[in-house]
Amino acid sequence: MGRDPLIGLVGKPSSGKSTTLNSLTDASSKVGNFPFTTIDPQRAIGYLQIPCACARYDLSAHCRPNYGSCVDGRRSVPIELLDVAGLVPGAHEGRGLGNKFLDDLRHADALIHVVDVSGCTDEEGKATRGYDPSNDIVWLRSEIVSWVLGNLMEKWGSIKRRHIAVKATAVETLQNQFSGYGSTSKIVARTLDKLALKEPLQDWSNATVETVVNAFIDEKFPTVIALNKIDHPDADKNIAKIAKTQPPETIVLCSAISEVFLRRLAKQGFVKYTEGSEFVDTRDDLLESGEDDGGGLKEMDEKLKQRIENLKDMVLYRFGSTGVVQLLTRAADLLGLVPVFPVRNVHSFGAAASGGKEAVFRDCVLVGRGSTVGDVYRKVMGDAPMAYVETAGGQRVAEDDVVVVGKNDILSFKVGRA
Ligand SMILES: Nc1nc2c(ncn2[C@@H]2O[C@H](COP(=O)(O)OP(=O)(O)OP(=O)(O)O)[C@@H](O)[C@H]2O)c(=O)[nH]1
Repeated sequence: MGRDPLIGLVGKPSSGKSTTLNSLTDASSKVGNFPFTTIDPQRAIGYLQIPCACARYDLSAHCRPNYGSCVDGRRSVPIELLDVAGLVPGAHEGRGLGNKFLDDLRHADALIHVVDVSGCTDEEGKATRGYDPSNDIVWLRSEIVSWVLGNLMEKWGSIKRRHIAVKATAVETLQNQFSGYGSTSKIVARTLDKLALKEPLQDWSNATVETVVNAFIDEKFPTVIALNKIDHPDADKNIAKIAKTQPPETIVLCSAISEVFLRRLAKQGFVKYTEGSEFVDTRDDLLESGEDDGGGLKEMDEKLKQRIENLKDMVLYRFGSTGVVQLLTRAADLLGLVPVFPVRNVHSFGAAASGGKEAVFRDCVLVGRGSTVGDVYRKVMGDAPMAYVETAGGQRVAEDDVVVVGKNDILSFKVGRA
């Protein structure tokens, strides 16, 4: 993943995709700065919350990100989101926005599948009651499988013949076929390593090809399942059912509408709300805890007070938060994203080469799992020749050293001849 990571939001109509996107992007307390220049209408900027390197060195008071923000060592790093609209069953046969949906999908590195867990919308998004939302997880997956498998099987005979004729490796032959889905040789290699198949590609049965396609989709489109509308009374039984069939690390419970509501009230001056947290303070709360002016918050009418109380009971106290901030955290975990902090000076961590108490850790880039120092260098410095790279404290690191959180993740790049 040489370029910046891109998270795609998918979901059937009325599952709450737009609300989720709004809740992730309408960041009131965030600095609006982000590094991406070409924003098309389908793209939006969310903020991934990570522990910032400044906290390790007790430098939070001096942390001044160029992009996003950092509050007490919790850094919000801008990350691009893609609205992949038009998903309905039969998309791979061109239903709904079918082909466009699939075409957009290939740009995404990970997906957030927004599922209406209240069961109040059927598979096409029409209002109903008692629909089983676990179906949506099954058919979304099968749409993607049918799309990739269909394209592959159509040409399988000639793919095999070419494979033998040019004496290609399985990775080369599959990458040729999968590059159109935004794949890389690394992704294909990981897929095949995990499967550890014994037979050569030309002897694969149809069932083996299908296994390969499924494993490829797991690698190419790691998916967070956003069980949205947890505030709805019918949600509980559906959550319990889905939790039995899906790996726990892929599930996030959320109420996008609650997050949108809280952020709006915070902007209007009715509440103090730390985005993504369980903490909401009203004027009355603050008066009670001894703040004379109620934190400068506005008085709410009874109806609004009641809504806040309900939201606390139904969502915040039961689930710990509205869940939306965790959606991005979980997607970043599935991708194994590592935040790396390029600095000029590996002792002061400032942007300037001189020491002193200037602003620290101005930059942060997100790189994929297994990225090396050299990968990060090329991402940040482009083609400029590398002299050497240092990490925190001044030790040199090798170009092929891997970057991980806490190790080789603060880097200073020196351009020129070694
Ligand atoms: N109860 C509840 N309702 C929600 C939540 N999120 C969204 N909704 C409601 O669900 C309906 C659909 O939400 P949208 O965000 O427009 O859904 P969408 O998936 O973008 O729909 P399309 O634009 O048709 O694709 C709206 O009435 C929202 O208010 C939630 O967390 N809880």
